[in-house]
Amino acid sequence: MIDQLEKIEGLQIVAPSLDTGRELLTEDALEFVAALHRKFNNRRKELLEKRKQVQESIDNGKMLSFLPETENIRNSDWTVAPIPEDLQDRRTEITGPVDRKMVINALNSGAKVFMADFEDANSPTWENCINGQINLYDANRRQVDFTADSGKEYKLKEDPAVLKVRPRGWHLTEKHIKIDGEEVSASLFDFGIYFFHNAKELLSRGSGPYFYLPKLESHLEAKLWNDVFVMAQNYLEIPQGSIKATVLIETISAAFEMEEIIYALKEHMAGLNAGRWDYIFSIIKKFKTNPDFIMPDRSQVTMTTPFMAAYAEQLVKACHKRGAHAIGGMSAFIPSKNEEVNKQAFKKVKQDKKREASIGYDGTWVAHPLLVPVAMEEFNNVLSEGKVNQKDDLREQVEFKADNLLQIEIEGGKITEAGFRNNINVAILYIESWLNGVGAAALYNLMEDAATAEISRAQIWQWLHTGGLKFANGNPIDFQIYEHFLNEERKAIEEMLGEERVASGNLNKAVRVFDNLVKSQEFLPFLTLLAYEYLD
Ligand SMILES: CC(=O)SCCNC(=O)CCNC(=O)[C@H](O)C(C)(C)COP(=O)(O)OP(=O)(O)OC[C@H]1O[C@@H](n2cnc3c(N)ncnc32)[C@H](O)[C@@H]1OP(=O)(O)O
Ligand SMILES: O=CC(=O)O
Ligand SMILES: [Mg+2]
Repeated sequence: MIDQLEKIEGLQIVAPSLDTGRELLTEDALEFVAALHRKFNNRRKELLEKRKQVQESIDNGKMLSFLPETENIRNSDWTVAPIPEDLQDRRTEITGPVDRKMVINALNSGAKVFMADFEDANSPTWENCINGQINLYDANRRQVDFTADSGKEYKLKEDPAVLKVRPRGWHLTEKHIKIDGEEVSASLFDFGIYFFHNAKELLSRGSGPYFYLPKLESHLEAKLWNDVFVMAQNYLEIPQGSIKATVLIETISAAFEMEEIIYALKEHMAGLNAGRWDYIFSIIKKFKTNPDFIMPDRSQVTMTTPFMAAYAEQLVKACHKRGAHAIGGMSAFIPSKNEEVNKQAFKKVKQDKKREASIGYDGTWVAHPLLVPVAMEEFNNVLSEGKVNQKDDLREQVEFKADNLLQIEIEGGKITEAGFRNNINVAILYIESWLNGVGAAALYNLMEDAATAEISRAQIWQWLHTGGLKFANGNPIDFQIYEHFLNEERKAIEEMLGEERVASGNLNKAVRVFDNLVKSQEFLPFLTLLAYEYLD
């Protein structure tokens, strides 16, 4: 196999091991990935450059707004292509990493859809990415099973959730595969391998190749995905429109282009999802030290704060106007063994799902199998007999208004020393976990992943680099206090992790990554880009 792979002109695999994944890294699959890369990688890089230009113009005082040049898209009549039967009812979707046991648990959870995640919930080690592909390949053929070290056996039940796959975002590369000397786009690699091996199989089973698209910043990036889909469907000679995608609206710039994004993908569009955590991160990242955009403690930014509520409402309107589904986001509260904490978590998730259902969402995300019935119940309550979504609710009462998205005011919002310390602690613990190959973690009774950790590190950067900010108790926020808290939190983390885990070295690396991120004069766009340099 290795000999064969080396025969593909221009393709080089620099993976730590090819023992796993050989069956998927076939010559024809890799040729497909190489073809995608050669056709689309330059455009991907140009669009990443364009992100930098948008950032520069915001830095120079230009405010985001709805685009004048695409007004006709917003003002004309059109709808998305028909959405397949198995994507009509999405009232509860579970998400999770592509780990084999979790894939089985998620598919068996009773949720309508499972989003298998190569992005926020995944640490992109070579093993995780390749084993993830194998797990999904097996899941689609109903041959995924697993025996835990404890002897517990896992098998797929009848009628599992419909599978959707979230490839990594446009900003990432897969460093283990080089094409013509360049690292392959991680999006094209994850998409390409999955699509190549599973599209026909899924169509033959009455389903299809379904995707979630993360971290888009503009409709031009959606157009790039659309062109990838067109080429991929031609390549496998399957009907155009077989692929269906749900786009995460999780950047502030994408919130100004929701209809344009739906339009760009309208032949392949299944809906939009309100990716709240990356969205908060994006607001901090885009407006940096602008005094009108300083956020208080992370715990005070909720879906009921006005700018988040406006984003959530406008998303439903954009979708329903165009016949697409609107899917709610992830509450970070997760079940706990502590009875009181557990009770509160269920209460919080219930409130969150009730609110989403009441503003017209067609379904939502949950982080854990035990939360499936909670979300299900709230959506069942708004879906009367025979109704599977709320797309007929056109949200006439909602207005698309830039000001509502941009007024980042939180009544009673405060930056506290506890919030500052918590951000340091959680971001370092998460990066340490990520470097250990675990991309989603339960920390202090909350789900943490790449998006939530980004908020923590971005807040520390914002609070330090704005200059002159004070804690609620009047103490100044500066680098001196940061160093002091960092030392204390590091000691607390060492105690929590124990000697053996600390000795493995990843805590040191995590602290280094975190410290570089928050001290860098320039705001580094993604923590995973820096941390990837330290990953195997
Ligand atoms: C911002 C965003 O992008 S949100 C989307 C991305 N993030 C995610 O998808 C996070 C999804 N959730 C998770 O990964 C997990 O729930 C965690 C890491 C937060 C907590 O996991 P754990 O600590 O294992 O939870 P817990 O011990 O309660 O798990 C109990 C059982 O449920 C399973 N489980 C928990 N969450 C999930 C899930 N999302 N999917 C499938 N199975 C799950 C566990 O594997 C375990 O199975 P077992 O009893 O067979 O061993
Ligand atoms: O991907 C989801 C998010 O909230 O970020
Ligand atoms: Mg996200």
